[in-house]
Amino acid sequence: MDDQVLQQLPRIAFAVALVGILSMITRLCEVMIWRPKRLRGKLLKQGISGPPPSIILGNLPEMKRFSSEPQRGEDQVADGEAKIGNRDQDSRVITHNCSSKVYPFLERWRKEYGPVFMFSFGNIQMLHVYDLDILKEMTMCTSLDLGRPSNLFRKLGPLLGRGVLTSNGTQWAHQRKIIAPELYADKVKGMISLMVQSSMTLVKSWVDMIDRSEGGAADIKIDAFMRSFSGDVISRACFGSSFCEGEQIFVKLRGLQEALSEKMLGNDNIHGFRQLPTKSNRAIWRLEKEVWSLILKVVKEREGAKSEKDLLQMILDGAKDGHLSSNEMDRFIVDNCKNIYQAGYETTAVVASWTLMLLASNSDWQAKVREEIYQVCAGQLPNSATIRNMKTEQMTMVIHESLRLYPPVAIFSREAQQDIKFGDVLVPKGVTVWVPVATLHIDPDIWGPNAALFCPERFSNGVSASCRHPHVYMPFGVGPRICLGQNLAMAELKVVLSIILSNFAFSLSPSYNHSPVMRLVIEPEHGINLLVKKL
Ligand code: HEM
Repeated sequence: MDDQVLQQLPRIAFAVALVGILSMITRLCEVMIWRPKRLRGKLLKQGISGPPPSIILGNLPEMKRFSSEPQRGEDQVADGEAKIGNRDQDSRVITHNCSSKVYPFLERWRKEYGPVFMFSFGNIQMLHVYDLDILKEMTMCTSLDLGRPSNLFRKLGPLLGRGVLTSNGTQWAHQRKIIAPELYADKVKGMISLMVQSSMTLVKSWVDMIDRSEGGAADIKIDAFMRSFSGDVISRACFGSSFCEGEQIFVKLRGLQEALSEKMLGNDNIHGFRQLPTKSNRAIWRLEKEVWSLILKVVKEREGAKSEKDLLQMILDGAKDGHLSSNEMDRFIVDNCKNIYQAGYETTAVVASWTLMLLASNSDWQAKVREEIYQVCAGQLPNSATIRNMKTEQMTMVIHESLRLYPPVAIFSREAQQDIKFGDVLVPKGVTVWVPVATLHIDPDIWGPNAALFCPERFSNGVSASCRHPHVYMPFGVGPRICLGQNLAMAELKVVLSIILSNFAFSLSPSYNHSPVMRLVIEPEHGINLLVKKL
């Protein structure tokens, strides 16, 4: 190298660094300022308004402020409002309006800006849709141009990776094709006996607790039991192991769920914050690594054992068919296992808990469903035929009503992968659509004046006759991305509820404090305590 070039080196290095910094700043401006502004402009042109956002945080500060204001709970219900809840036998009013508690900001903005409005989740441009005609078109849309929001991966990557829940396009189609057949109704039929076994473990624990307690009734916090039940079913049915063997995976996934849900409205929504080595991010990365190793350990054990034709085997075979490198294969396996554990574990458990809370506070329905179980099961444990016979009966009506009042997945969300039109609204590519399912589920204009009451009889002629606009009832989602596990979940719920109801009578414990919260799914903040007696 001659002297002249050597002399120029610092200048060249400076120029390269400057170009690098400038392109980084340009990229940041594009992601955080210009793109959101362009998308807002396209929505504004159509007459869609919304709360004015700040440059970097969007509407996050207001969302956080509204969410931290005390919401009117059970103890704050005014006399004249008793009609919006059910009274339990102690005459406490349980208000079934979780949407105003978990997403108060959406309710406020809807009142101010109408059913279709925009807001900004950090730099993500959101479109809130509550117009029934637009919703009808949207629920019938089978186009893959309406995909899962890409920010789901950014927000929940450590929990879900790029599995079937978060991916889009051909990657998603490949994963769904592998998983779907293992969750079809005929496969679920073969899983009933192991659901019965898992339920009987729960019965034994409750009987022991009642025997140890005074007065023949035990005050039981039921949530962990419901999670053990659904975790056991998923582990055995899909992964060929038991809940005890997979327990560490569930514990760590729950830890990840809690840590990530705490960040939902925090500064981590600002582009790049999740990559910073803060204390909470480091804890999340540690948990993610631990889950990764634990799942690969289950996989290693499977490789040594004789091959079973279950969901895990399908995922392993699917990974081999995908022409992936060894590391990509591990990621495919881990991400999809995490998705199944997560999708099937928390949701079913929390629905079982809410349903028991509703039956505990409505003793007439508890008696009706128990009577039906006596008739259908005739003293035997449930099997696939008896579960099928409960298709349109009281049990199914109660589960539908529970899913209406407490849908675990409170928001139906999609991102426009291309510009896409519904009614008069053109949703520009990159905009995330939010449909507040929990709010639609208790709207009196849709369900009538008893919308916020527990009234399972509304489902006596099935979902399609339950209200004026049955397309808004979507506890399992709609369209091509509809829940793959709904047959499994419904069977699990019928089995565990049948077995509990035929062994125990229960009421709400005086210590129960009704407080639904959002931790990725709508959960009871303080758990659910029941007073349980043997029958
Ligand atoms: C009562 C329990 C359950 C509820 C309420 C529920 C609800 C949902 C919802 C709302 C979605 C999103 C649908 C959409 O965006 O349109 C979903 C997706 C999914 N669920 Fe469930 N789920 C439950 C149980 C299960 C179980 C037991 C499994 C399997 C083990 C499962 C597996 C899945 C999968 C794989 C997806 C992703 C489908 C896709 O993106 O293609 N779910 N579920």
